[in-house]
Amino acid sequence: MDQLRFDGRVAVVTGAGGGLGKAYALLLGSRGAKVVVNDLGSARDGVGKSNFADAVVKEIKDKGGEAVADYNSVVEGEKIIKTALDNFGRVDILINNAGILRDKSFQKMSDQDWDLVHAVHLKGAFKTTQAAWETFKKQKFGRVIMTSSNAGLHGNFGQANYSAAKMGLVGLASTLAIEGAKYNIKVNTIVPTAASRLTQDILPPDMFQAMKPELIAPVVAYMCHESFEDSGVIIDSTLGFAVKTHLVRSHGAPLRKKPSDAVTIESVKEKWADVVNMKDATHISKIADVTVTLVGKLQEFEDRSKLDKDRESYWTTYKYNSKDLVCYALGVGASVVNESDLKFLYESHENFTALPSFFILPGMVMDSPVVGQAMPPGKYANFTNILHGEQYIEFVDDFPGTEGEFTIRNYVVDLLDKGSSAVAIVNSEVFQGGRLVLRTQQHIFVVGQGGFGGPRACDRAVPVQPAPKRPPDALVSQRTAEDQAALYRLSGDLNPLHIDPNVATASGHPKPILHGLASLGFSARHVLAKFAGNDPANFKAIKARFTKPVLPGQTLITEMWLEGKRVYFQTKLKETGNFVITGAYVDLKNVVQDGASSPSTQKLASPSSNLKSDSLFAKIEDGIKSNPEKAKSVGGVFLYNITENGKTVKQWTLDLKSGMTVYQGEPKSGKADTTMTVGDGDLMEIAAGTLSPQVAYLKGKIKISGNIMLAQKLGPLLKSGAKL
Ligand SMILES: CCCCCCC[C@@H](O)CC(=O)SCCNC(=O)CCNC(=O)[C@H](O)C(C)(C)COP(=O)(O)OP(=O)(O)OC[C@H]1O[C@@H](n2cnc3c(N)ncnc32)[C@H](O)[C@@H]1OP(=O)(O)O
Repeated sequence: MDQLRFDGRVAVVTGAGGGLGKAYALLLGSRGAKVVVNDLGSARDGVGKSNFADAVVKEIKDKGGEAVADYNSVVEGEKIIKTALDNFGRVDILINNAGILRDKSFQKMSDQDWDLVHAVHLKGAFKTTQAAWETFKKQKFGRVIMTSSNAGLHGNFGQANYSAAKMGLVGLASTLAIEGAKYNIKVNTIVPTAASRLTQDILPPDMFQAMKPELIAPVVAYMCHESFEDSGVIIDSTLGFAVKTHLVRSHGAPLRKKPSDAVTIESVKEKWADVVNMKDATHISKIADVTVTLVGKLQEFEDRSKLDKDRESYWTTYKYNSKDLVCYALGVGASVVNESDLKFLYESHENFTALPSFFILPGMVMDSPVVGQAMPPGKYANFTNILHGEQYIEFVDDFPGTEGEFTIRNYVVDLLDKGSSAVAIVNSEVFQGGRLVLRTQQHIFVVGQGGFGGPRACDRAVPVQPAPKRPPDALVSQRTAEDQAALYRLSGDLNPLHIDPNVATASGHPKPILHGLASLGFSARHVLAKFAGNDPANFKAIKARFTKPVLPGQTLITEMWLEGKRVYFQTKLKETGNFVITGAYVDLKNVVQDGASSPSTQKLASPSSNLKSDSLFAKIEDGIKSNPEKAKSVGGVFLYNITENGKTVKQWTLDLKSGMTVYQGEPKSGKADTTMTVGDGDLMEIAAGTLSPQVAYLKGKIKISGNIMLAQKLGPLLKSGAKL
């Protein structure tokens, strides 16, 4: 294996004047790290001063390394980190190793014994780590080691102060592992047992000799290396061994038979053997698992029909990755035709990110029983009678990353009686690593299920906000694709209303309708482009009401008004003039206008927008020229007929081997391997990838004669070669 090196890294080791700290400093220094050797120089009870650190620095330098001594107390950790920044300009690794002992049996332990030990171990690690944290976050790299002890994990006579502080460090590491996760800051705990100033004359002499710090230093150094992936783990090491320790939980036991039963002291005693039975114990690696398993336990014996409908929660998890983001972006009309959309479509783009409205999805728990269960006797809700009425999302934490996992609590806030119909208001609280990151609220319109005598309004419903009564400040118009709903379904909403003509007809629609969230996704993108500098992190909240259904293929016109940091918007259909989204707004953290004069009309690229044949030809030609190898591998001569209103108006022939356009212009006859006849708009759709040539062919939109395989290869060629 190649030697693991630390070149270019700066490591701070506290308590590095001797023992373990010294071994860490020497090893890291010998592998290329620049080391800050911190040591107060006191004896193990924290008293006295000496210059051990200078000696360690000299040893590192004598071996050709770089190091500097630091004599600050860890309680003033910012000074130690300053030493690193002043001398080496950065800090990458922090080993919180400094420690003292003030052993006393518990009864004799003074406040000072307690406070001093806590100050050095726990507060020292807090101060020093916090001082380095901002740098770690900015550079998206940090390796932190906390030093715990078996006395902390298991207790040890005479060490109440020390073991409490040492277990505190485990908790500190667990939380920092969560907070540091998205910045590549790994925080781990070492539980070393070694010969050191702390253990001298405590361990038997033979054992003291054998427990060399040098046997543990490589373990810690590996945990500080950039290739080290774990975070939040506890590693116990001594005598050339390393073992992982973690907390486990028993399977546990219910203490009552059903929710209406009381828990009594006697029922606890009766179940105690099951409570402490560790046979099926499991490791809980994150706090979200604690909540989920607890709720799961609760649901095991819930008598669901008797639950208070207002408070019943349904817990789920939602995992997503870059593929989900790209699929969603395509579903809401992002297109490679717009250069500014590329960062939502290409996972290797340097600014790859999610569209803000994507994060509505974790709260859209399609199989959630909460709405169905909230219905009063004799009323029902299922896919045949629900419509998405309103939607709200609020970002309460940093904008989430491009992959992750959420734990979600869904519950019905209220069930409104609107006369003939009912409206269920469903809240979702979305947690990541135990932190609340998002809140969403949906209004589910349950057609024909009102009249049960419920309330008409609810003050916990996020209200819609009417648009200002003046001409809009900006407009964006974009046509949805015929396949928009089919594409949007891939993001998880498989409601047949959006794909099955029979279900649509049964629900009173002429054909399958577009998902409300797909239309909202279009309009939210328009606001993003116009007023948020295309930066999703600028979004704070979105609210919208769906007032009329949209049919795939219709054109959405988003009208926008900027007032302060709020963008009011409403969306209408070009074809009918009907408003489909009203009372909507986006609250922004920062307003970034696109500089267009007001009011402005921008036509975002639409897969189905009018065919701009000439410019498209030029782009395809460029693409083929810049990608000759690809073109050669496709090979052949390609003839395209462009047909408008049933008449061939242009013809284009390419020799894919040479990359040359053989002919482009007025129609004329010519023998080619393939002839594709496309309708108005379809070529753009194929180019944008929203309509595959195969589907277009099956739908009769493309007539192909000749080499069909060759025609099918055109799609990828356009996308890879042409800078569309
Ligand atoms: C847990 C499972 C989660 C599943 C989530 C959803 C899954 C998805 O697949 C579903 C979808 O995406 S469906 C597609 C998107 N939605 C739509 O197309 C609905 C469009 N809206 C409409 O058709 C009408 O507004 C309509 C029909 C909704 C209402 O029209 P009318 O009946 O004419 O109502 P109206 O007379 O105007 O008003 C009556 C009272 O209802 C309130 N209201 C109106 N529209 C509302 C809406 N969209 N949302 C919430 N409340 C609404 C009115 O304010 C009025 O109440 P009040 O008299 O108290 O003011």
